[in-house]
Amino acid sequence: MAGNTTDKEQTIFEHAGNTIKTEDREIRILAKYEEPLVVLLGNVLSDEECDELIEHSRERLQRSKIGEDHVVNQIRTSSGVFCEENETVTRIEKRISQIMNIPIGHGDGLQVLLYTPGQEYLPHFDFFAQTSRASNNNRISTLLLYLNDVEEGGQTEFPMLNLSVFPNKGMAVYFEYFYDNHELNEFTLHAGTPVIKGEKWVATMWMRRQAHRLS
Ligand SMILES: O=C(O)CCC(=O)C(=O)O
Ligand SMILES: [Fe+2]
Repeated sequence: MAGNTTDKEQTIFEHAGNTIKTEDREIRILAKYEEPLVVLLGNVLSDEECDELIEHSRERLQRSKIGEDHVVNQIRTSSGVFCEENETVTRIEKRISQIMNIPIGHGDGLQVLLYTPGQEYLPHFDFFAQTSRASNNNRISTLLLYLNDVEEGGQTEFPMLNLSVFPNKGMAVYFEYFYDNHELNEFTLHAGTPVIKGEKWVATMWMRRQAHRLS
């Protein structure tokens, strides 16, 4: 119940125990922050899947360099592309949908981001402000997948929770923000801190309250 801090709110993610058995892979639950729910997941992607997503996106990022994504963005200085469907992307999306417990048609699509040294994503929410049109079918949860090990820097930080997640190839962090108690949603404020050395590659899936695209 909103405002009552003794009752725990219902969550979207409802996996118990230490594993999630998806159709094609066993995901490990490594750590949990309970409210708001932030879950650290291991063995989400194989090394080959990470490499394939990077290669698939590297070419397309290069091609889009002079495109719209090149506009200067002060909140996010990394560059990003949405994955085009192929066998690997479809398989990964199916797994993600089972982890997030939401049909894949509610997703925005898998977005891959590349950060080079100095690039970062300043603190933000993944949900849209009530005043924006997009909030009519707002986002409710995020799965952030780490596609490589970063030499230095590039942690995902949740400043309101004093929590830092270090990128590890094949691991992911899940969080949700569909609580009646809006304060809990606001605790999901997060940032990608500047990469100091090496590249940082991530893939993000944001889920919406209602179906968003054909699946
Ligand atoms: O790169 C990160 O650690 C954060 C990415 C992020 O917040 C997002 O894609 O919404
Ligand atoms: Fe985010």
